[in-house]
Amino acid sequence: MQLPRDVLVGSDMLGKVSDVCSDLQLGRNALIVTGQKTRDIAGIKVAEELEETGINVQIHVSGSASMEEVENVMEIAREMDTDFLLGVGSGKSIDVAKLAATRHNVPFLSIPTAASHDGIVSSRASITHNGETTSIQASAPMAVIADTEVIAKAPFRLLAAGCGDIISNCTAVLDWQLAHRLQNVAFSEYAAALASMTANILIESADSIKPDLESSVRIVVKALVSSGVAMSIAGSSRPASGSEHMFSHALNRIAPNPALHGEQCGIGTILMMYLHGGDWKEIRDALRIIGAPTTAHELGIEDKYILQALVESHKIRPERYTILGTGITPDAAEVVARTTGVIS
Ligand SMILES: NC(=O)C1=CN([C@@H]2O[C@H](COP(=O)(O)OP(=O)(O)OC[C@H]3O[C@@H](n4cnc5c(N)ncnc54)[C@H](OP(=O)(O)O)[C@@H]3O)[C@@H](O)[C@H]2O)C=CC1
Ligand SMILES: O=C(CO)COP(=O)(O)O
Ligand SMILES: [Zn+2]
Repeated sequence: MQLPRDVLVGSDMLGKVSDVCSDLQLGRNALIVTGQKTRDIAGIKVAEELEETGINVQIHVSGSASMEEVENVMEIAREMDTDFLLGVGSGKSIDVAKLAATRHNVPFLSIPTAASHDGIVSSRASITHNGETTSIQASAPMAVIADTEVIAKAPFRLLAAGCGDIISNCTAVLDWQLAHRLQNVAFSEYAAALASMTANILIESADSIKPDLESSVRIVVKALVSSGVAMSIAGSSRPASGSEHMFSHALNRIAPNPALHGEQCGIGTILMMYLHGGDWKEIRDALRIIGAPTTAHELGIEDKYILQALVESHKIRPERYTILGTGITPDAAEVVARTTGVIS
């Protein structure tokens, strides 16, 4: 099991980055991977903090989470003989830094500027190659530094998406239990219990998730860390990724303008909970209270793409058995999407 050694969550945590690097004895050459917006929000501040303690820093602004970008970053890391990498920003910057550090065999620090999904903590990187996005095994971050002040200023949509990613543990665990019963797949009671408990605590705290509040950010970041730990215990993303994630991955392939990962997973959870015969209204209501999308219209995706994604979701990861089994018919897809109000 790989777990982060240090997890810092709180106000003004960007100011602690040098202390963390010195405690972990990470070395003198650092490469920061950041995004176009997040460079100014946190990337430069992190660079200045490190430079003050004599660390040599290079900043790379990354546009996409592609294999080409990972190779670019590895090339820079080789040229500057970097001792460690830092992913400062959103999911894409963190994934590029995570995989480049793993392949270059150096430690990696995750410094999210938004709490939009559990990839900020996990040992997996979602990378696009030849038009396909795959989730690749990577090293877990050596440390996670989540500055709640910075994250609270991010667009609220990103925090609400993070809640959707956490709530999706509900159907991921049901799918995992089903696969265990029907196909005897390896199952971890500890990982499943942690993932379910994390989602349930968040559902119960739905009315505490509000814009511009550091206390809300703290709840969401802790839940994302907890989901990440569940995946580490399981040795796979099973406790946090089931049929609802397959639906989101299918939408990414099908929809011309996909929404955020956590937003799509949240809606996927409503749909898949209906198929499981569970309390899908509880999921929908929690997402509504939080302010996350619960309909195709709110997601900004046309109904026809929702239906196509539902019918094609089972093809995404055929080896991962879920409630979708060998697939649902277009008629059945229409019933589930209409009954749950996802399409109207
Ligand atoms: N590794 C894993 O296990 C997982 C990985 N993923 C992957 O992560 C990616 C999605 O990540 P997600 O974070 O949802 O979206 P993006 O990485 O697409 O980021 C969304 C946008 O938010 C901006 N942003 C981030 N923080 C702030 C802030 N504080 N203020 C203003 N803008 C901000 C980003 O700016 P900027 O342009 O600077 O980046 C970016 O434009 C996908 O590639 C997905 O496949 C998803 C789930 C799990
Ligand atoms: O997003 C994830 C968990 O929330 C990771 O899942 P995947 O393995 O489907 O990429
Ligand atoms: Zn996810």
